[in-house]
Amino acid sequence: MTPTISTTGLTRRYGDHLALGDVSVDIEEGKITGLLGRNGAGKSTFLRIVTAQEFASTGSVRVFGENPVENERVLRRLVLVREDQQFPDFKVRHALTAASWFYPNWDAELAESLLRDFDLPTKRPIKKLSRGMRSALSITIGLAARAELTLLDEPYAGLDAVARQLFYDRLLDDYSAHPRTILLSTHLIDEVADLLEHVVMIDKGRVVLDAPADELRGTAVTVSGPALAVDDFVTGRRVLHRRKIGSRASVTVADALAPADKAKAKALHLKLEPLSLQQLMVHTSNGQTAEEASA
Ligand SMILES: Nc1ncnc2c1ncn2[C@@H]1O[C@H](COP(=O)(O)OP(=O)(O)OP(=O)(O)O)[C@@H](O)[C@H]1O
Repeated sequence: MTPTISTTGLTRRYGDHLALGDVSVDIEEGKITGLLGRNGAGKSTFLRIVTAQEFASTGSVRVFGENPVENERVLRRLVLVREDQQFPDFKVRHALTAASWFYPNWDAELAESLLRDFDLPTKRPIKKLSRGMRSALSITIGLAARAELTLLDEPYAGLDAVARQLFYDRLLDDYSAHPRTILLSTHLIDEVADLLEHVVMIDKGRVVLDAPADELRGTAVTVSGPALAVDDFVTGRRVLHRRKIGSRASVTVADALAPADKAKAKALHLKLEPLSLQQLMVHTSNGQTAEEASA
């Protein structure tokens, strides 16, 4: 199956700053993929290149198997919701009408129900909306467009926790009823972790993780308990992080544990906690293991 997005050696330089370096990824069709990374990692740059709003310095990008640049066939099949979405000097209702003309799969019923959910005033000029309300409008358009490729670039600026949860719930509901390719860029990883089927993590412009979310959930574990027993247990494993408080220790190792390892931990009275995706990003974007750092 052709991936919805495929990049090879994608590089973007701004002067001497490398915003994206040799990014080769395939974003599979019909999945929710998380594009994760810290501030300035290169997520927005990647999304702007994929949507032909910006050019790569070198490398290639294919969307639905084609070059997206000045390619109306490709661009009509995707929607990009940006954090800093700019709107013309319209009222909310007019923005929705304009969107309904542009997006071939526009679902007016879904748009109306999202307007109600987010309590958006349809007669108000967009420039008079609060920041969170503008984000809610962008999300409404992004979901109701029901584009085959839906790109969400940290779409929740100013949204409170209740509104963000509403967004996640409605995204998942609509995706379940109308599966499509969704790429969600975020650094609020814990909030979206359960939504994600695949994860691409970028750090300083480079891809540092590209794997199914389920696989990543099992890849690292924090072991805590009496320091001597913890040290014994982690010997020979790749240590990501080590913390000692008095006679107790807590050590994060980057290994999936076999049933025998778990039985050994139990016998030693050690506590095992799988690392969340958010914690995994913190450790991965630190770039080196604690042991390497002290070597
Ligand atoms: N037009 C530009 N000119 C110069 N540098 C730029 C430009 N656009 C992006 N950059 C730089 O490229 C890097 C990647 O930026 P990008 O916006 O892609 O990061 P991001 O992962 O989306 O970050 P955030 O989560 O903070 O939005 C940053 O260091 C940024 O300053």
